[in-house]
Amino acid sequence: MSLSDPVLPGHHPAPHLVIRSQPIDGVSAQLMDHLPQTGGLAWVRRGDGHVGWGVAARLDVAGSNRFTEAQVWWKDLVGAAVVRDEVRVPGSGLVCFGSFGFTDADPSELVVPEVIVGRRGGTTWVTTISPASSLATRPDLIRHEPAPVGEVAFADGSRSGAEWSGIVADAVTRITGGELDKVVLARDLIAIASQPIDLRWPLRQLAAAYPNCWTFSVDGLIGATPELLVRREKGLITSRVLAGTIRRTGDDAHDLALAASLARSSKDLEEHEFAVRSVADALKPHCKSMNVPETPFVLHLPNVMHLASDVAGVAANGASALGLAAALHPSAAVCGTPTDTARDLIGEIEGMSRGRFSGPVGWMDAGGDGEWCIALRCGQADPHDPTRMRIFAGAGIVAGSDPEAELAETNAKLVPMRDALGD
Ligand SMILES: C=C(O[C@@H]1C=C(C(=O)O)C=C[C@H]1O)C(=O)O
Repeated sequence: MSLSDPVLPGHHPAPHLVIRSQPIDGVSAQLMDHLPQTGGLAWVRRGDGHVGWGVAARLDVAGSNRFTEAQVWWKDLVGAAVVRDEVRVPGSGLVCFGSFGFTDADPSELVVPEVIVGRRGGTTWVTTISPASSLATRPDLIRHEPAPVGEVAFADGSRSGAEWSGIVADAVTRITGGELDKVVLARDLIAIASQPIDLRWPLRQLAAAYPNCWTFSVDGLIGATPELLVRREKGLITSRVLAGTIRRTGDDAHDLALAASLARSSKDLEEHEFAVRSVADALKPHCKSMNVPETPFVLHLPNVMHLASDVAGVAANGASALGLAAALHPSAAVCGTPTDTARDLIGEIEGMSRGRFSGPVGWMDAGGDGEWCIALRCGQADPHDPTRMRIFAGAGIVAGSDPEAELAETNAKLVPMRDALGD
């Protein structure tokens, strides 16, 4: 775009950037240990992934066109960028981190950091990103030690537990009345710390305790999610669908029996089927061939077990990872069935704004590959009060749901963030 080009409404001009990725040796620290105290971005699973800091470019969007506007901005930015990638693995070269609001009204953003440190399969690298006018030098990697959170108290968020159970009971009535099949309802708690929360502390705890989840940090939203909305990597599209949950007890033999009962529970299998269908239907137009498992497996996490299905397909067109995430969001795992009715019911009875909780969170590269998870098991730092954080959890409600059991399920899903904050 030249200076004389008109800027269209909803069109966000992208800067000209120079990007360089180089392998580095002798770095043994965990990726997260390199994050500075504020402004850190992270995407880590089993020690691999990438972390970043600084802002080379940033897009803030909201509204029903937010995914399209984000894709156009990214395409412009990629088109104007000069990339020298000496590493050439997923995550090296030009990448951005992103997080999208659950509803059109919630804020969404993409961030291209100034520095990225990445690791994949034993290769560690550094990427520097700078405006074309000022070339970056490779930064020294410092190992930081985050401060423990200290004393934390948890207070009711938008609704008390009892009020929320009442909302679930209303939803069950609406479902049995035939209005819809499934709705996912969420609640929040407020964590109040005795001192400002160093987000690197809970992030480090989450990555250590939930290595099979994706631990993320994007602009004050941090968490460790088990649910992969979509990954696109070299023409292969994958999604991990979760729905149907049971709490773990800590007693392995008992948990195995619970896992078996979860795998046979008609209520949970029904809830799961809605979620798998919504993902398979949304991916179908973009896949040449697809594998949709007929029966789910049980995913064991330290706090809960989920019915899980890995859906896979071969890309049939150039739809980017973000384009696919846009087609999938909101899936029945976080919204319900039918989607529009469930979304309206959430707006009507849930009684809170979700913000970026349960929206897509992840990263993408210049070629359109990337990973977008669903922002679950997470918390949003209060931008006005660094001692506070809102933490979230939701549960899928179907005709057979018991409000007290659903409340207990949300409590189990709040455990990762509560523990990470030192509860
Ligand atoms: C909404 C959440 O989780 C979703 C709902 C699930 C369920 O109802 O069984 C399971 C996994 C997620 O898709 C959450 O963790 O907050």
